[in-house]
Amino acid sequence: MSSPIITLDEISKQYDEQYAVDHLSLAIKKGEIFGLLGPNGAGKSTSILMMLGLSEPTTGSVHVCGINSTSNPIEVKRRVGYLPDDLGFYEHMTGFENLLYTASLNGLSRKLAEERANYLLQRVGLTDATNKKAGKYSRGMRQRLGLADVLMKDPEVIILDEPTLGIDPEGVREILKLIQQLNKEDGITVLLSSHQLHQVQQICDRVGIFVKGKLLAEGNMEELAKQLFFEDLFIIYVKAEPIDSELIEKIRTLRGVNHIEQALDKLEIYVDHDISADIAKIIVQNNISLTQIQKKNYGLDEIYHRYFEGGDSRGEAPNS
Ligand SMILES: Nc1ncnc2c1ncn2[C@@H]1O[C@H](COP(=O)(O)OP(=O)(O)OP(=O)(O)O)[C@@H](O)[C@H]1O
Repeated sequence: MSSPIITLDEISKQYDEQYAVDHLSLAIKKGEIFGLLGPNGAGKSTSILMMLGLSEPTTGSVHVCGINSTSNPIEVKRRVGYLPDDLGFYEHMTGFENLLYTASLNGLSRKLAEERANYLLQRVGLTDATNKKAGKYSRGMRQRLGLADVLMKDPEVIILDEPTLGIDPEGVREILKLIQQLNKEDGITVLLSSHQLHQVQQICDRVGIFVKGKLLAEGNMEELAKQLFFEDLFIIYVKAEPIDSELIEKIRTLRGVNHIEQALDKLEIYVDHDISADIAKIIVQNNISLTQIQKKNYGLDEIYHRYFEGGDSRGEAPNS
């Protein structure tokens, strides 16, 4: 999982004076699940359309599977499966017939198309609904049929725009599991856009955080926390009595402590690595009664809150 399969090089998209995407550079690696995370209007869909060659960048270049998307969108389309958030089906046709129709557009023979449609309907858990009209499918079933649809052409990459929008929790679990299976078992690279942070956190190897057309940070959870929260990787919460300035000074001298906040009998200690044991030792050695010590990692919740809602999680109590 190392060579890039999607490369965005300083791409921008301007509508009038407004940047929908603002000088974005990003490399998505072959074999990974990458999440584009951002609030409405952040520029996720616009970026995806440029990757597919469906929208031309104002500046910069996009390559998918080594092909320039802008100058060769048809070649890109051949290798990339795209599931938009509102994929339409022929409602009067069955799931099976819809897949056969897609296959005919992709030039598959009838025999191959039928084999593949049956295999994919089974793969996405829709065997029982093979002969049901698509118009009678639930939202979750439609999304699964959508996945089968993009897989008809045996793509190297699938791009999913908000794949779990409007689906109930059980349906969401099934879709996420399916995406993971397609990635792990079939080696398909997955790019998904979402503003559902918990889902992104569950299945993505790496995440890019978009706000107002710009990529604020990218990486796995640990790297994101480092980029967004700088040196404060953990907060250690301590409840002890009595807490005095002498104790605080002693803790402050420990390696890795960035800063400390005090509220009555509680301390919030911002550190760059886990030093809970050292802190506990100092407290006990000073004959102070320690009632609680707890380490909290930064997660997407804090990242989301700080960047999308304009908050600053530093100094706030954890909600877990
Ligand atoms: N065709 C267009 N003409 C003018 N402005 C546009 C056009 N398409 C998108 N925009 C603007 O570009 C910005 C980014 O939109 P985009 O749809 O890419 O965001 P998004 O992150 O996908 O949001 P959402 O989650 O709501 O789909 C928004 O401000 C939007 O209004």
